[in-house]
Amino acid sequence: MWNKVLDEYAIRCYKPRILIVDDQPVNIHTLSAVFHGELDIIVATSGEKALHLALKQKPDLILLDIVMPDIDGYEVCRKLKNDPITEWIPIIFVTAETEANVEAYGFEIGAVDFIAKPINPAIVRARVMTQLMLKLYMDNMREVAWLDGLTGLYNRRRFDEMLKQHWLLCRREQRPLAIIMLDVDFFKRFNDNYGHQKGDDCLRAIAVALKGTLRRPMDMVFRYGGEEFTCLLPLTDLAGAQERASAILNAIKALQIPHATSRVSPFVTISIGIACTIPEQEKGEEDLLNHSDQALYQSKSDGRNRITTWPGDKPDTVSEV
Ligand SMILES: Nc1nc2c(ncn2[C@@H]2O[C@H](COP(=O)(O)OP(=O)(O)OP(=O)(O)O)[C@@H](O)[C@H]2O)c(=O)[nH]1
Repeated sequence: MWNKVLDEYAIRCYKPRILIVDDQPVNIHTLSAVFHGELDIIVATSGEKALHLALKQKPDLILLDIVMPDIDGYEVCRKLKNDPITEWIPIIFVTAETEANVEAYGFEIGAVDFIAKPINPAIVRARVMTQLMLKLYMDNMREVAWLDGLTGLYNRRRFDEMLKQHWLLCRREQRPLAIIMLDVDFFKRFNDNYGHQKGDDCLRAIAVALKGTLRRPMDMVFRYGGEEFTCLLPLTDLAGAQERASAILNAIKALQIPHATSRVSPFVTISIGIACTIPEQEKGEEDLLNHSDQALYQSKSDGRNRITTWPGDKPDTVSEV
């Protein structure tokens, strides 16, 4: 039965990864032995190390001891559930304390199950495989919910989530995060002239071109809504974002999609706004987004078919094309 779960992961060329956290190496050894090399196992002997590994390696499941000397399992669980990068990782507490109120509290703070010590290998295996199966289905559902039906790009919901995640990542590392926001010029006229179907074809072609401009694995492009797209560029400074924006502008130009009723070009063009910052506060990501939107608005009012950098990033970064 459980082999089916592993097969489902194997179809995706993936071996499920679990993180085992316990301050007693002997307990880690006993739990690891249950899976006979079926799973990719990583281990931590303290709460601090567990938090670090969960963030870096994003396991599919965590087996978490409750009583540990530095940060206890409850605190680790609370921290993981409060971080958008780790909140979806299922946590199973492994504990000798089996009182109902201990379990109830664990569920309250986000655990999905409990395993009693001393462990029974068959029960551990069953509980872990059940959660891995649910995790796989949840990941699939989320993936579908994140996609835009017309272009196949990630949608605005995904953008909002990734913006939060990258904001936290760049804040931790004190590195810059850049947003490129872009909008097709005179797209209403395009639809009115060529019809909605051709409008859809145009948006799909733009989506493919945008994907082709990405260079780094962490860079992502999204359909933000209608004829508006965004790119999220973590660990990218202003100069890097401007260079990407130029590549995007040129890629759309190179498509040479006729636009007879545009006031700026015989072909489809876009306007771009850039904002870039090294994140400082918890909730500043909305400001960064607003700044890229304001820069885009400036590109539109300055005549379209151009790139504008939000002036707060650097006073002299408005570049005309
Ligand atoms: N074909 C198609 N059109 C869309 C889609 N989503 C939004 N639009 C159209 O995009 C147009 C956007 O029009 P406006 O917001 O006035 O902007 P614009 O005409 O591009 O003008 P500027 O942005 O000022 O250059 C509207 O006509 C929408 O109907 C879509 O999925 N498919």
